[in-house]
Amino acid sequence: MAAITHIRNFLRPSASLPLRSTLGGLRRMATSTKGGVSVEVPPMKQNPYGPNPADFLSRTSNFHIIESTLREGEQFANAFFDTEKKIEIARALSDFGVDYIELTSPVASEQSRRDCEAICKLGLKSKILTHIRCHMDDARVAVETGVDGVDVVIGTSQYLRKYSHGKDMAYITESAMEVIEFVKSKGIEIRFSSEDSFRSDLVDLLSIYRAVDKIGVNRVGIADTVGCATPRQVYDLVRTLRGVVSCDIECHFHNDTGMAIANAYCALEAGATHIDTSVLGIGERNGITPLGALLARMYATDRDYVLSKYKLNKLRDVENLVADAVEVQIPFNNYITGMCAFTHKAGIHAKAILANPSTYEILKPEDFGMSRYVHVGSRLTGWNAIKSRAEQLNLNLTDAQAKELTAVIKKLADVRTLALDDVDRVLRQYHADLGNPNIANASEATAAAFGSPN
Ligand SMILES: CC(=O)SCCNC(=O)CCNC(=O)[C@H](O)C(C)(C)COP(=O)(O)OP(=O)(O)OC[C@H]1O[C@@H](n2cnc3c(N)ncnc32)[C@H](O)[C@@H]1OP(=O)(O)O
Ligand SMILES: O=C(O)CCC(=O)C(=O)O
Ligand SMILES: [Zn+2]
Repeated sequence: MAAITHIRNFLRPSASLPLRSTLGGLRRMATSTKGGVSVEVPPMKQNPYGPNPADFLSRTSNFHIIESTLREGEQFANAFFDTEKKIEIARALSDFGVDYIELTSPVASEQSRRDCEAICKLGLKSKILTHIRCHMDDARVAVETGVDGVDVVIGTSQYLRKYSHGKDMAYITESAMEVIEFVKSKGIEIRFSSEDSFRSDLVDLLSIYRAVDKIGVNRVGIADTVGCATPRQVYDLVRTLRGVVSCDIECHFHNDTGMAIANAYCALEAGATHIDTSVLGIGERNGITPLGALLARMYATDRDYVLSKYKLNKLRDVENLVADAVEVQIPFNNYITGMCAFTHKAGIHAKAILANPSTYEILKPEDFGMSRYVHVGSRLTGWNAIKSRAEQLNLNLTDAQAKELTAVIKKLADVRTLALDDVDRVLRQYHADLGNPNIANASEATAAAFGSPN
């Protein structure tokens, strides 16, 4: 990982090279050379990974985010948010543009209830929800906090019916009806969710969803509480449910088996309307669908929709805020904001990226307030990247000279990866050696000056 520490110093082609815009590059008829003959390359079909127009139930271009950092995220092992921090996070999320902010149950503790009330009073753009058990005692407290809606949940799988609350489906249905009617009578939103939906009996699930839909719940929720579901199972369940209820459908995916993002996407394709996220994916165990990851995926599908709703250039600030609060580092390979998310290293990649960023980027870094980097100091660096860096330094090299210099850099980088400053010194030295009448072989002289092994 030593090389990683140098990445921030690497070349930024976007800073001074006239790079073609991503979409512009896609649309233009390009010319490429094949065996010395110039050939026309037809423009690519626009956004082949976008929504399928034939899929009329899909909500990939019209979805809502229920941001649960202040509920599910508080269940992350390292999380402790005091009132001030909760307010700061809630403001940041609302400013970012999330549709809903879900808060911990007000019955969890006295301070949780007071914090819930305080956040409700902020007058944020996002709607505020709190999350409770399917029980009148919890519901009575929740409706007094000033929330815009209540998310009710109860386990429906055999495991949770037996070992968590011990209630059968008849009892669950009856208490759900009571809680829903009560919350509705207060004029606020109500969602009913089955915990551990994917290990629940399908007939049980559809029966209870149909019953709560009939009495006018705003949303039903499907929860992959243990992270066992696969995208196909998600698609099938959501699509089936879409045919059974007329209300909105919310989905919540844990990431134990790495499926949380793909499952969220499949749920939207199948007609789900709301997805639960948390910043950096924090939650119970290894958490749920990360906010940034969901947005990366949805941006690739419908950039205009995502740009119209969310302030993507604030994502990094929101993530830093939460990372600091829970004392974790942003992972190096984090979606969008990870330190390598827009770094291109191998020569083949660097050449193409410099010609047109769409070749190896599906996300435009500038849409997220991020910068692109091209790594030029490794044994994998190619001459095109070196020539481009020389141009940035106003050093004129012929192609042959750039290739010769690249060989020197590769030799040096076989010993250790070079920082950008090192590469620049080598470039300048080589350029000076080329112009020195006393030096017969510039590449040998440069290599020697930098102690390169023969
Ligand atoms: C999958 C999820 O993430 S769901 C959300 C999880 N969130 C939380 O747990 C919020 C924080 N929790 C808490 O502060 C506490 O657990 C409380 C205040 C909710 C309850 O605390 P306690 O009364 O001490 O009970 P405890 O936590 O030991 O057990 C949970 C109780 O809720 C009951 N229960 C569990 N789930 C549900 C449900 N969905 N609906 C109704 N009752 C439920 C259990 O049967 C158990 O009841 P018991 O007191 O008869 O044993
Ligand atoms: O309320 C829900 O839908 C989800 C609850 C939860 O966190 C879970 O089941 O993992
Ligand atoms: Zn959860």
